[in-house]
Amino acid sequence: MAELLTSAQMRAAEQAAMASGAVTGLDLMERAGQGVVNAALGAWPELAHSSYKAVVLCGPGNNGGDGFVIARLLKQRGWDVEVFLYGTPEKLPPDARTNYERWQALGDVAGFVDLCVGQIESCDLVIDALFGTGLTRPIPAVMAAVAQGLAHPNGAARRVAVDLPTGLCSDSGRILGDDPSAVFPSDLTVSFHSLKQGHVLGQGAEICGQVAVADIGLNAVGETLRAGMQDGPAVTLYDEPHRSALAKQGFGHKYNHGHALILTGPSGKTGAARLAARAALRVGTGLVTLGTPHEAVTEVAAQITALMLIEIDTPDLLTRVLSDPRLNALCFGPGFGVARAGAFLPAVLASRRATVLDADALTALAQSDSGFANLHENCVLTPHAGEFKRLFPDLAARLAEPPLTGPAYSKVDATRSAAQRAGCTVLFKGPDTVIASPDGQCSVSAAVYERAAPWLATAGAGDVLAGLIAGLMARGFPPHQAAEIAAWLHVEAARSFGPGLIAEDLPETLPKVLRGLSL
Ligand SMILES: NC(=O)C1=CN([C@@H]2O[C@H](COP(=O)(O)OP(=O)(O)OC[C@H]3O[C@@H](n4cnc5c(N)ncnc54)[C@H](OP(=O)(O)O)[C@@H]3O)[C@@H](O)[C@H]2O)[C@@H](O)CC1
Ligand SMILES: [K+]
Repeated sequence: MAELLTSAQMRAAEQAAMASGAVTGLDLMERAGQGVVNAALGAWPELAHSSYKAVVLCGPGNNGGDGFVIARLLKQRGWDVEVFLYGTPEKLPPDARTNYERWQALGDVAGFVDLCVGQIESCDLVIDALFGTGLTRPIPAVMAAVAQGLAHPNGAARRVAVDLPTGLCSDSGRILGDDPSAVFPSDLTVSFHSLKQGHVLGQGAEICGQVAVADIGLNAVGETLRAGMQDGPAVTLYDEPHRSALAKQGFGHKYNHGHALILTGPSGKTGAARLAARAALRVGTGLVTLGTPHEAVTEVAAQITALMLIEIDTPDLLTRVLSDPRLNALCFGPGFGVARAGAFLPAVLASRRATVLDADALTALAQSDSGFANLHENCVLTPHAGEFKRLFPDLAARLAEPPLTGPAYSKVDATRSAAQRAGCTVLFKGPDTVIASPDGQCSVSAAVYERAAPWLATAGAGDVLAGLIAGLMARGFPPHQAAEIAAWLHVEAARSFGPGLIAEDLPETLPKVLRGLSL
């Protein structure tokens, strides 16, 4: 699983690598520049066959230093290269200054104020080496004007961002300041060593275009990255579940694979829970039972076959049903009704079962006086942005404030705080789903770049996700892992089905996704 770094973690890793004596800052900068050139020629192979024209925009820090390396390497390939510097050469940090001087032997450096957008549009490649992980505040107005010109270029210029598109915060994927156009949109963003959080969170994917990661040799320096983790373990970018985790053994009873109880709403509202139940069954839970109020039994019975049904009209009845320890996971909330959910919440939490709280259960939790105190480590909360705001209004407000300084408050920060406060796993939905647990584990399940799943934004998809998590917990997965695997399968099913997807298709596509894992 890949790690998503913060700017502080990346800086610490680089510092540790340099302090070990294994590598110098100049070595890293040279590899970074070379990595960008290689990635650009890889993305547009036609650029490798002749010499073209590039404009390189350099900033006042080491990101600008990378830009001078890139300018030199392209010039050595015979390219026509124009370089613009924002800032003064005397103030460049030492390695950037050295590369500025090396470039000077090959060509001129113009001031950023002398740049006009037309110059950029007439070139083949424009390199944004203005700011990277060191961005601390909104970009200056003179840069924002150029960024706006580049947002919809008239020419054929391919836009490449060095490390990060200038204006985008490395930790949060948010544009610093209150002007949404104050960022350099790119077609290709080349990160170093590892992706940063900002490449997948927030607006990162929208602004970065495609991403590539250039190896600058930090892995070879052993423990340097670990040394960079001074502000907690790195966030992981969840890729795919291990086959051995999801496979079933060739023998075993259905009770070996758990028994999930999915609570339904009243008649006319049972579809959400039925979707969740079907997902739980498809993900391999041994038995799945729908707990249904008396008046909705006929409706539910008419629509299920492999699923089982039990009448549960009151919280007391639920408590009695849960006296059977074989019922080892609960899904509570989809289509349940907020007032009913409030009435059932104490019994659900008192059962101490592995429980997914979704939809109406989250709204009821937000309205309850004692609900938070009774949450336990086997709960998973699955809020979308609106539900997150109801549950954690202060964290949501902080996330909604325009970020004026960098690194800015991120969805990772908010979800981590929410998990600490709730004392359980929180899965904060979105194309950049963040999953955090009180023990510090945190992962991002990103449906962006090659994993984009736009058809997943459809009614009932969230119910399916809740059912997948409950089913996996019934199978014995701990809450954090169940949430990670469920989020991954959910996106894979949507991608596998493709256009025309509706929520019913998700459970039915799971067998294909599971076969793809060679189970
Ligand atoms: N370290 C290494 O060994 C390696 C680093 N590498 C590269 O270095 C990059 C990080 O370099 P960096 O730390 O120098 O930060 P960078 O993004 O260039 O900007 C800092 C400068 O910008 C300024 N500034 C910030 N915001 C501003 C604003 N809105 N408006 C105006 N000014 C603003 C800020 O000023 P200050 O905030 O101090 O006033 C400071 O002067 C990284 O992304 C990667 O590309 C690679 O070569 C691999 C090896
Ligand atoms: K940049």
